[in-house]
Amino acid sequence: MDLQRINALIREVPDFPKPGILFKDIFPLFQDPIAVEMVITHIVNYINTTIKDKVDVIVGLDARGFLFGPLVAMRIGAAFAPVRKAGKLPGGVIQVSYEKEYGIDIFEMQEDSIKPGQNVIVIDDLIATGGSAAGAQQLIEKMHGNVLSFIFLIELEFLKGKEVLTAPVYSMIKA
Ligand SMILES: O=P(O)(O)OC[C@H]1O[C@H](OP(=O)(O)OP(=O)(O)O)[C@H](O)[C@@H]1O
Ligand SMILES: Nc1ncnc2[nH]cnc12
Repeated sequence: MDLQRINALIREVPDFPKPGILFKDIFPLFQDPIAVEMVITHIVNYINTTIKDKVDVIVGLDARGFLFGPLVAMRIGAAFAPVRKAGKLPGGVIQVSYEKEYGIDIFEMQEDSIKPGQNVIVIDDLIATGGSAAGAQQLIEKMHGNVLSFIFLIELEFLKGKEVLTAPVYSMIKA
């Protein structure tokens, strides 16, 4: 995979959304459909070669996880289930509050979106502190789902987000 091509399409924005945060903007990547295809194919290959269990559900995190999760789910023949910020999902929901690099928030999932015993992979654009991914893991485990792995396009290694997660973490780009 041409990592340089993908890296060049990630824009760094200092002091966004708060002073002191170096924001990684992934939207320039979506100006290049071939680069998007490369990212999805890379993630699918990772899953097919590394994850031995059958994957039932891909979970994507609101909002940038929705850019990758459904494309991967479709390619591997799994379901997709969203983790959303509070107040966006109809029907019965379960929720968790969590802290991320630049704030606190509440995540929700529809209470029947994961069936007990289902194998789940969580996909998002970026892991910073790991707070968001850990919140998602809590929701999945509340529904008795089994988190097989976390997959990210970018990992901000200096924030050690991996350490708050209890399933294997794979990231394509370490920054
Ligand atoms: O590892 P953490 O410190 O928890 O940070 C990572 C999370 O922060 C960003 O989402 P954000 O909440 O900004 O939402 P967005 O995708 O809607 O922009 C990013 O997409 C991850 O979900
Ligand atoms: N530095 C960062 N850039 C983009 N998204 C983020 N989410 C948390 N920290 C982030």
